[in-house]
Amino acid sequence: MLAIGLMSGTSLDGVDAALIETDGEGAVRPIAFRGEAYSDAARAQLAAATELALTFERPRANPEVLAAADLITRTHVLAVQKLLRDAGLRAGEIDVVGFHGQTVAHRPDRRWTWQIGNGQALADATGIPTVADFRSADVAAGGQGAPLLPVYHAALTAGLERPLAVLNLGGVANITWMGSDGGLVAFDTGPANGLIDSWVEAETGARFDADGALAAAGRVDDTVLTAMLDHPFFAQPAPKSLDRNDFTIQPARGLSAADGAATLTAFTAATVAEAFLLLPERPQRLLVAGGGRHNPVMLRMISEKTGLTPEPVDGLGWNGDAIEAEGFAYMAVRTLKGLPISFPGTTGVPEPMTGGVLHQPQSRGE
Ligand SMILES: Nc1ncnc2c1ncn2[C@@H]1O[C@H](COP(=O)(O)OP(=O)(O)OP(=O)(O)O)[C@@H](O)[C@H]1O
Ligand SMILES: CC(=O)N[C@H]1[C@@H]2OC[C@@H](O2)[C@@H](O)[C@@H]1O[C@H](C)C(=O)O
Repeated sequence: MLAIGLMSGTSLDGVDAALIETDGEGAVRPIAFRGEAYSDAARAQLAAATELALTFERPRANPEVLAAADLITRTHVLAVQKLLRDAGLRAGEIDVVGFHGQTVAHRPDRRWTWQIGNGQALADATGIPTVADFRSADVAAGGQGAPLLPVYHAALTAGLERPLAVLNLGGVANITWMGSDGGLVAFDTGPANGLIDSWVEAETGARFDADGALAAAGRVDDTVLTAMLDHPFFAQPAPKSLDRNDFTIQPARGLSAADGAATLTAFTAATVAEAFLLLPERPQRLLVAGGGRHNPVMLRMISEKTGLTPEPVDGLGWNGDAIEAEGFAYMAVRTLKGLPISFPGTTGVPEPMTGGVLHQPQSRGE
């Protein structure tokens, strides 16, 4: 099948759109990828909606959040249209879209997780059957609702020697461990770039620490680092997941801009090392995807703390910026086929679970 996957990550940098050909099982062929950046105004609106949603007891219609959801849907429709144009394909040639939406609040402890964006509206606007709301069924069944990428990581790495781990360094980091016996263990490890982005924006006005330059100029403050690691999340057994706002830059306040960046980058690396302690067996290789793989200081610190050299997945011929979007295309096909997308070892559900809600377009694209 031809499937488009759409992801808007916790960094709020934009929509990632990927086109793949897949059977939702062993066969995966990436075809096209593009990003659709949010304007500064859009980012500010989404950030405000996220802050507001986190204060809610449960998801509910609210004018600010509905306006943000509309913005999300419209930007994703645009991303689909541009991706189709790039690939020289028509809507009628695409079997399904996997539309993750934007997480505005993630509260598995309260049995809900909230991704905004309207699946039916996207199906109607594009003329393509659309799978959305990938996480809710898992959370309702008592799972964490995240991470969901492991099923795609397992498909991508099928030919590689195990045990092997794939680390996604987005706003939040998640790791997938695959054992030689086919075992799958995954969980969120801690913030990856989210805190660094917040710090750099507050201190310098820049969006992120490009190539880790600020961190490279600073010194890690061990007292702050130790205090940040003294958090119950890290000792907690897997499966476990995070909301982007579960950690803050507060402990680093008072440090210089460079020392703060160095310390927060070291925090990410140290939390990856903590995650290794929870894996069933030490992985032989550590593959890295997501924006953090562009940060050499982060990769060096991860290498020092884990003793493994992180290998950007691009070296295997994959596009490390596209993996998440591709994963939701893959999961959409699995949803069409009634195949599970989450597992006891990945989200803590009692048994492998299907997920995602299918929306048929009012009129199918030609
Ligand atoms: N050249 C670079 N140098 C340093 N950091 C970078 C670079 N390029 C990207 N990043 C970091 O990667 C982040 C974006 O990563 P990514 O797109 O994987 O996150 P996301 O998908 O939004 O998050 P999540 O996976 O948590 O949903 C940026 O916010 C930035 O911090
Ligand atoms: C609730 C939510 O949106 N979680 C995201 C977030 O970003 C990274 C990490 O936290 C991961 O658990 C998840 O996304 C990836 C795509 C996943 O589900 O695998």
